[in-house]
Amino acid sequence: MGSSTLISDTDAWKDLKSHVEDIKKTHLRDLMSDTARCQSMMVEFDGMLLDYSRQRVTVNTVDKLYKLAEAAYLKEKIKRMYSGEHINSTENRSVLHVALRASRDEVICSDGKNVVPDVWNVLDKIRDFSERVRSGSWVGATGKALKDVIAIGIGGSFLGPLFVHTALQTDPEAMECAKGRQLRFLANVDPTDVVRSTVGLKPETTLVVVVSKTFTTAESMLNARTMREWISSALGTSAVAKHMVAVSTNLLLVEKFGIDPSNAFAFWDWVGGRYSVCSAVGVLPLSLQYGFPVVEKFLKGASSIDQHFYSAPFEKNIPVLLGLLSIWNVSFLGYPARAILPYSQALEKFAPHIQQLSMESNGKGVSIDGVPLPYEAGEIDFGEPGTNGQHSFYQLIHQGRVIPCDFIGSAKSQQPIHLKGEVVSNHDELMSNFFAQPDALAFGKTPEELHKENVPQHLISHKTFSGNRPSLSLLLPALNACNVGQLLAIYEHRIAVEGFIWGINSFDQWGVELGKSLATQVRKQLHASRTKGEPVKGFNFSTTTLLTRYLEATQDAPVDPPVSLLPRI
Ligand SMILES: O=P(O)(O)OC[C@H]1O[C@H](O)[C@H](O)[C@@H](O)[C@@H]1O
Repeated sequence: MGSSTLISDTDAWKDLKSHVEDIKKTHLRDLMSDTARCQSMMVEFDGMLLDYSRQRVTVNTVDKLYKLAEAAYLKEKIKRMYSGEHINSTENRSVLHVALRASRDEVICSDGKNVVPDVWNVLDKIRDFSERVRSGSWVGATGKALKDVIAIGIGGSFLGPLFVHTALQTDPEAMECAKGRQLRFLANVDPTDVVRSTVGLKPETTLVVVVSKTFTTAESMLNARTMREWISSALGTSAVAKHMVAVSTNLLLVEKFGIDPSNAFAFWDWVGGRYSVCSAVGVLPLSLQYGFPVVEKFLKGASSIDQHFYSAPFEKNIPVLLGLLSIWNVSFLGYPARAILPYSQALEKFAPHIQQLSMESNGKGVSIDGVPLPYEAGEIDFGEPGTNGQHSFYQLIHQGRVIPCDFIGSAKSQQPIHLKGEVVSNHDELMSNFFAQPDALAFGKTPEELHKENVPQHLISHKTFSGNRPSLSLLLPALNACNVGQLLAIYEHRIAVEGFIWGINSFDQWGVELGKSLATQVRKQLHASRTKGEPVKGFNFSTTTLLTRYLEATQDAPVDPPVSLLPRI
């Protein structure tokens, strides 16, 4: 495909467009009765099973999707990513998060340099530092061990680590390693988040990790200054060296902030923020909480998917298949959303992480060459753990709008419970829903079936389920650190596949800039109005009215307080 050719101009895309009419004539009830078709839609890797037979596709559709992948040069684009080409062209950067979990002997180059030794230098430094903190050989300013960690960061410097932390929290091995320790996250610049993350903790036993790729993000920097104040007001300014460390690509700004450069953990511009959980961004806080050996298992899990994604043929390649099916649902069937429904409370924070990963990566309006897209790219992602979601928004999914669903389950529970006298174990109860919901969506319930059940006539239409609602099921063997790493990498690569097919740059995020620069103007205005009484000016009528009301309502707020005001907790 020439550099400015859009995928929608290719024959493969047009062929799929006309194929939609064939699929509209089918119902999943019928598609599901074709066992050979269903059999061909089961894919296994390392004990996990992907079943995409409940997608609105025939074997023919899938073949056409492979042709689309060819027309988009998918294989070549994957290779270009792994070989360190600057595929993030608007920022002139490589995209090498796969190098973050490569084994020591692998060679992955960016700009002609093997980056794997640099990755392992940082990992070794994290292993050493986290062991010293965990064993109590690194102590705080008063000589006490640091048993609690607050990780400051937002967006990619927060959501991935939070997802993995939540997933490991109830894993027996990780839980054992975390005994007596706490890991909390401070993301929002809302001062109430400071209270939430510090309540019950003491500065003398707390280590603060400031995580920011750029070290300029306004929210994280104010939170970092706030936590520096929290520590120094309790323990003196010299305590900062013992109680604050940083993760960043901008080590100069880390030093300027007052953090000892030897306590800074680097990563590199070839790691996108939302793809950074396997760098020190995630590995440092998680190693402090669970110990490096547990986190290493997570990295190995992610790495196993990196190899699978790179080398498995498309018919057996889980991230490729998932990406192609997403394209089919969004661009051809016209379903813009995706529900992420893990039947596991440990995966509670998976959907919020995927929201950033997917929507910041693929929510683009122009091609990688800057050409406006004649089709919509990106997916609207949301989700909650099942069964909680079933008692919340599933009504809409069953009888309202069509939303393709990802059902994610684990064969083994992290924490099995089986009560004497109960028909099934608690995990079997949970998983009964995991198996039932996809069928309810696909098959639905017909008026005829309802008549047979003697449902009164006036309720027939209310109780009818149209069915034909697509979903896919991913059954993991268990949910340990390795499986969590695998799940993360599957979605990272799936999202890249979607971006490669849509022909966009999934690795930049210019759309977040405008709001930030407007906030700078507002910040200046608030300061000028509060300190010099300047009237609100230079904004539109609506913003002027809102700002004026805000200033009036907070007239009693102290201006430039003589000492820092911190919440009393
Ligand atoms: O890690 P930082 O440089 O502090 O950036 C934190 C986040 O803020 C930015 O606005 C981007 O939208 C995110 O992609 C990024 O992860």
